[in-house]
Amino acid sequence: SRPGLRLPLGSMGWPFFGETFALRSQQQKFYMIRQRTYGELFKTHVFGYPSIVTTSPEAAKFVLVEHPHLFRRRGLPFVEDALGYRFFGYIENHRLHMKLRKQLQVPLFHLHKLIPQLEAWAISLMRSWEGRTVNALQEAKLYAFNVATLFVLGQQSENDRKELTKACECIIKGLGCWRLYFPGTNYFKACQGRYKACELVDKIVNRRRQSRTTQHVDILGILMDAEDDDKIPMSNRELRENVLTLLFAAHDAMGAALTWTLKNLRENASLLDELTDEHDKIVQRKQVPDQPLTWADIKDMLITQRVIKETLRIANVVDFSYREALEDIAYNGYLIPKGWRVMVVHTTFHLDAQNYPSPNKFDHNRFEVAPKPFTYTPFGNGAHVCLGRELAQLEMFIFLHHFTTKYR
Ligand code: HEM
Repeated sequence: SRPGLRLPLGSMGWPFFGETFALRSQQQKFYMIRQRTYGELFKTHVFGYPSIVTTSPEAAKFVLVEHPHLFRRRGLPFVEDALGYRFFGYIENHRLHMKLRKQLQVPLFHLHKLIPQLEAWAISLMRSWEGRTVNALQEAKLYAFNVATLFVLGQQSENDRKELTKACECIIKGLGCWRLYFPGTNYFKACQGRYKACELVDKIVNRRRQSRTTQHVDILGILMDAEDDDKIPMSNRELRENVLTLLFAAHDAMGAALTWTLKNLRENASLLDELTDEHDKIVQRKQVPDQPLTWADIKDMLITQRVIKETLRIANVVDFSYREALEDIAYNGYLIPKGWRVMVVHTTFHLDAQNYPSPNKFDHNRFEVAPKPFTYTPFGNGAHVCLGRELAQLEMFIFLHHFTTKYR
């Protein structure tokens, strides 16, 4: 519809399914192969929508940083179906989204207050591993989910936390499965899980509404106080969908990131020694044994910082940012049609030898030098850059500190 512009090259795949199966089975190779064949932008049809995939840092900058108002952030269709589409990150009005984001940043100024609780959870988790074989991903997710509930909902009873964890696990197991609603299927369990999780969130919201005396410096407190342009606060449904999507965002990527870190340490003894050395020094500096970590200790974990950065670069736990084009958009002579989905892939430039020599080799020391601008975006970039990135890193620092100094 725009003269002089053409759609990027690419294949729309099979009728109805498009290239979704190819993407799921090939994963990173899906982007790499097509990038080589078609260039920095290509068209495809995945997750039920015609889509444009961008693979270069320049295109990522264009979409995420320079023109965020032209693109609406979306969740993958099966995630929106399961967790709801009223998440604040999906708000189409760019100004309103930014206003809410600013308010939601307040708990990040109080992150240091979470350190003792995070330490207690990391220690008790590792104690529970004694004498048994554990599934690293499950354990990492458990830790991440506890931290996520604390950050989003504040202190909750252990029982409520356990019930919420169970309910959310059911929802997550059902993500993307066939919609077969009869007992025993994952979809059925996911629906039940969602019902239970909504009930629990409603209970917490109602409890807070009844005792409005205390100020809550957590995400739920801020969402409950937030108002749109017409001064209308969020409904219970909006609150629920925000909480569920936040809990999902906060623990899914986090669990995967921690598991990849453990895998890299398991496979690289000298890296583990180097990391242990850094953490032993922090322990030795303490006047009293088992003294809690401080913010200054965290800032001193420079090798750990590089290990985390390198893990996120190689693992690409969130491999793309997902958007919807709000109008016909021109980019470098190409048309991004209104209504099409846009996948801004981060993996391609994280694993590009021009940005990171020997890109598949784990080398945390490469981060002694800052990467080229816009080539390192494991937490996204621009208007929707990960709200929890400081928390995510804090969780990993604390986990790795106790893993290297206590777990044997
Ligand atoms: C290692 C762990 C994590 C990784 C790799 C990660 C990655 C990302 C990425 C790539 C985005 C941008 C998505 C986009 O552009 O569409 C994002 C957004 C977001 N993340 Fe994270 N994340 C992590 C942990 C967390 C945690 C612990 C929280 C805690 C609340 C969190 C909350 C969010 C939120 C709320 C957004 C949406 C922001 C918005 O739309 O304005 N994330 N994350």
